[in-house]
Amino acid sequence: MSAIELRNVTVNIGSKQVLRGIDLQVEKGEFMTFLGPSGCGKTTLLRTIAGLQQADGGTIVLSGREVANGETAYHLDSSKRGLNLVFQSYALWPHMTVFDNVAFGLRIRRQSKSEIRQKVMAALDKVRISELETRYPGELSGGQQQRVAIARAIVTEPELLLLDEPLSNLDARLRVEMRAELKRLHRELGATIIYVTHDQQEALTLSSRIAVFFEGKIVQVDRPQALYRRPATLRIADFFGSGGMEMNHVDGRILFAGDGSLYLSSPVCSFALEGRLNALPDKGMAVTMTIKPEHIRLQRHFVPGAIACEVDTVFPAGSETTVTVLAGGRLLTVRLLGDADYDRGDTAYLLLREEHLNLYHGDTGELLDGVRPASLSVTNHASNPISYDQNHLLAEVPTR
Ligand SMILES: Nc1ncnc2c1ncn2[C@@H]1O[C@H](COP(=O)(O)OP(=O)(O)OP(=O)(O)O)[C@@H](O)[C@H]1O
Repeated sequence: MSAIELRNVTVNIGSKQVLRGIDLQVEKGEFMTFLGPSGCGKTTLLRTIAGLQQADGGTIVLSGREVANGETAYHLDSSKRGLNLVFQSYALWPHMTVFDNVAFGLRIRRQSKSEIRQKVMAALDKVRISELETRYPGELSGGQQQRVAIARAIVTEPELLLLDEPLSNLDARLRVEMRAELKRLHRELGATIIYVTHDQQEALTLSSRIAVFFEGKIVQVDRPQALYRRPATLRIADFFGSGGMEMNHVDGRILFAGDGSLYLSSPVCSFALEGRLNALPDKGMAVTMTIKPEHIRLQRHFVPGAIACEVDTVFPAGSETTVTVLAGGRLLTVRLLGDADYDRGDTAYLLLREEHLNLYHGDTGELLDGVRPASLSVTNHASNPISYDQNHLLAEVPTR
């Protein structure tokens, strides 16, 4: 039985349809992250699962029990759904101590004093702040307040924990520290967690699966590694980017030789493809090739398969260096580990890691799943960009 089953869930706020037919299944014990740009509906979906927002259409089933049905206007009260929510703002009671904040949910359930004490201290221990039990929220740092909010959510041992951007008010160092804590907590609790964020890095680090949202719809659900490697559309690829860095795009064409083999030709390079296309291009199908900055190697010396380029700008950042280069008239971004000894105007050579190259349909932006670069024996246009001419591309396709 799944922890959550959402079927065609829609939500309208005012005259706007904020969620437009959400289908999603979350298994027990998963760490599922809702990821997407601001305003795409992540928080609204979280609130709808929690029962703080009514679904206008579709059904929500939690652990086999229907809790909302838009068609019959059924809506089970939030307090009866067996879940807890942690908000971005923590929402601690300022006049209560840490102990009392965490104990609140247990007192409502009328548990005995000794049982409450034992459970609260266990929860504070799990988030590693048991020494702060007598303090008031105003006497705590942001990170400590965050831990209290989480302790309060886990103390009643809910099957489902909903976390809405819980780390967004913390500074960069604390965020990274808390990520590790959340990962540990998830392992220890075994609860199902739904986590809302617009931070790609956070989503990749924490999740067992990620649901990507755009404009009230889920556009891809996948494991972090699969999402990072093979985004389903160019738009998702761009959204994921690469730690705030631009994704490299190169426009090109897929060419079809008489014997059925396919070739990609672009201003930067050309190479053979393996696999099949649903419809074979006659003159040449427009495609966009993407490769992340960390999947390009840069070196001083030519080796077969390398693409000549000219160094444009070097951005040293201590542990890594970003270099932009011009290849075939296109500006590409390369990320190198450590420091790098390049200067503007230097000639250098690029090696593309072919397993990280993705091809997207030029018009629809959809991933061309059926074709991959064959072993990348690159024809180097960049060393002589003038030789690249769409009209002559077909002549370049080898004949057998
Ligand atoms: N109470 C409200 N009144 C009017 N519009 C609302 C309300 N709540 C949400 N919306 C609209 O619904 C859409 C989705 O909002 P939601 O908060 O779910 O997005 P989000 O993806 O969580 O964004 P963020 O990352 O900025 O929190 C937005 O366009 C927002 O303006």
